[in-house]
Amino acid sequence: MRQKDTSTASFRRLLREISLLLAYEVTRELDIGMQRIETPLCEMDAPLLEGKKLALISILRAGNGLLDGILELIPAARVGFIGLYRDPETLQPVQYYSKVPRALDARMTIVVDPMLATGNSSAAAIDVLKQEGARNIRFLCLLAAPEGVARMREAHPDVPIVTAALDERLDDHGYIVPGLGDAGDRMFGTK
Ligand SMILES: O=P(O)(O)OC[C@H]1O[C@H](OP(=O)(O)OP(=O)(O)O)[C@H](O)[C@@H]1O
Ligand SMILES: O=c1cc[nH]c(=O)[nH]1
Ligand SMILES: [Mg+2]
Repeated sequence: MRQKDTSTASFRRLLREISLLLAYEVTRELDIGMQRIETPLCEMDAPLLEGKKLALISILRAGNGLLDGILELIPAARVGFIGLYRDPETLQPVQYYSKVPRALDARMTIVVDPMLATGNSSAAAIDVLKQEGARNIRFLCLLAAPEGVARMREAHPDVPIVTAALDERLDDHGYIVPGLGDAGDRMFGTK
């Protein structure tokens, strides 16, 4: 995915594969219910993932690439969207959309966005979710920069971060180095 000449199709396929692996990590702590079932041999109490108690929140638009893979694993999850883009000059997030599931206070809320760079976007999205009542929040990303991790630790110390890789640093334009470039452009082929 990091290689610059990887095609849009391969980028998407790899993102889907990695999102399944990340989903596995982040759902380790999900509430497990028990359901009485009958195997061909006997009755038993079988563990069941409580998908309905989970809210997945995608930070548009790049978050949708991670969301698709996770939904394959947990199809019953409730889904919300927070639309943010990062102003290229100020590196501050600009919000243009928000639609999240009700009763967030009663759900584990997993926020997904492939890139944690300055951390401004994820911190702002989590501000919105906390205003909506979310308390039990995780942040799931593909690549994180140390600067973004520090920003999140300061703004939302209660929110654990799950990432596939921790990169070296940010460049002067707020891009993760070595990184993979603009995740949204690469997954949607907009550049
Ligand atoms: O940690 P930050 O410095 O805030 O940067 C990370 C944000 O930048 C990217 O979104 P972008 O603004 O490119 O929008 P897009 O998803 O629509 O491409 C990325 O998907 C994050 O949301
Ligand atoms: O490296 C980066 C930083 C922010 N957003 C991206 O898509 N990539
Ligand atoms: Mg982008």
